[in-house]
Amino acid sequence: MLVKDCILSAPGKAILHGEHAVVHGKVALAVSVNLRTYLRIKATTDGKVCINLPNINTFLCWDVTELKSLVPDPCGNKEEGKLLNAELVKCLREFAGITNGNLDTSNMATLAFLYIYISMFGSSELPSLMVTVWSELPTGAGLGSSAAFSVCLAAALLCASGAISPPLRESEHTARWCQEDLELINSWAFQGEMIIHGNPSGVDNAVGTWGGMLRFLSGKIIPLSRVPLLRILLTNTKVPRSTKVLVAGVKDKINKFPTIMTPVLDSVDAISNTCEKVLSEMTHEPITGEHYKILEELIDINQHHLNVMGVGHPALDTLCRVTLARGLHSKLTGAGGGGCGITLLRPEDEDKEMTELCGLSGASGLAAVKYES
Ligand SMILES: Nc1ncnc2c1ncn2[C@@H]1O[C@H](COP(=O)(O)OP(=O)(O)OP(=O)(O)O)[C@@H](O)[C@H]1O
Ligand SMILES: C[C@@](O)(CCO)CC(=O)[O-]
Ligand SMILES: [Mg+2]
Repeated sequence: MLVKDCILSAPGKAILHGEHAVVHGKVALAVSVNLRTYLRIKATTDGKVCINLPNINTFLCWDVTELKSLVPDPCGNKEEGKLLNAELVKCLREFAGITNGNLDTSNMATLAFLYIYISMFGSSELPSLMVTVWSELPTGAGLGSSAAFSVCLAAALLCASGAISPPLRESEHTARWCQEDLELINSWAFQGEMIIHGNPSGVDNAVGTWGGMLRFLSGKIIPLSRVPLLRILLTNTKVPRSTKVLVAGVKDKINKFPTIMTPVLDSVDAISNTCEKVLSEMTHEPITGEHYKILEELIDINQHHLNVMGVGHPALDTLCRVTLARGLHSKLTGAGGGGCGITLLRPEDEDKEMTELCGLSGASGLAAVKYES
């Protein structure tokens, strides 16, 4: 079986409000950012499956025949109601020598690739191929690098398997898939996220798949097409952390203090809903300082809630303090525990001011981003 060569890309995301709470059935508002992950898939004839992941210093090859022995028995497939085939995950862990608590960057990415590749091609012939993934996104910093990776893998392997067609026509430089194909890509990407995250809500892969700004609630995705242009500064604290560990920590806290944590999650839900309402008002009436004031207060309240959930970090506190000293409001974005923060800029904030802030807060090359639609 010879797969078709293709190159594709998916964006990262920033969560405005609702991270963590969204895992527990609350609303999240998220938006794609103009930093992307790219994937190239190439058919090969050497009977090997290779992955080249330069961002995480991973280059691995397996013989197709070796991988064939891992294909699960179709009769003993997924347990009822479970999205992942636990037997296949266990088998792949053993094959790759990855123990259960191991969160190594390379291992997680390899496991996600092998899981999707074998699940997708297992019932037919395993193709010989080379997959290269590279990204503009910082890995493990709250901007959805795992989701962009999973979305690219899902789309490329679905294309290679013939389940969906590459959407490009002769004259086009770029193109998107139809809604039905996007839903299929999203569902496979969610499986990749399950391997990497453990218990993802699905918001990150939804943004990686559809882009733009969306409201996400318990798997329901509502694109928000009418939103004002907001300028948001992204700051990478460069403190490493793992989404899987942070999500598990919040779950433990909720289990330990249900009556204390439930109101916090409800409050985050109300913050997302209020933010959505204000954003909608900003598209219908003249934008005033009062709109910005509410958005800023919501950011402050949510950041406090995220600290209560235990996903803050001193470097994020520094970001909030440094920006507040200049009248700007910040919160963490994504899983927290380090990683990136977002700062809402007002239209009158000069670019000069932003440059100064980047220096002060130790930001990486990431700059203010616009909504990407
Ligand atoms: N460019 C990449 N190449 C290969 N694997 C990647 C790449 N980017 C991310 N990954 C995989 O995703 C993992 C990081 O995912 P994690 O969910 O912890 O962070 P994130 O997605 O950047 O942040 P968040 O989930 O908070 O948005 C890495 O350990 C790696 O397995
Ligand atoms: C922390 C979290 O809410 C967002 C990570 O970007 C996890 C998830 O929704 O899967
Ligand atoms: Mg992630």
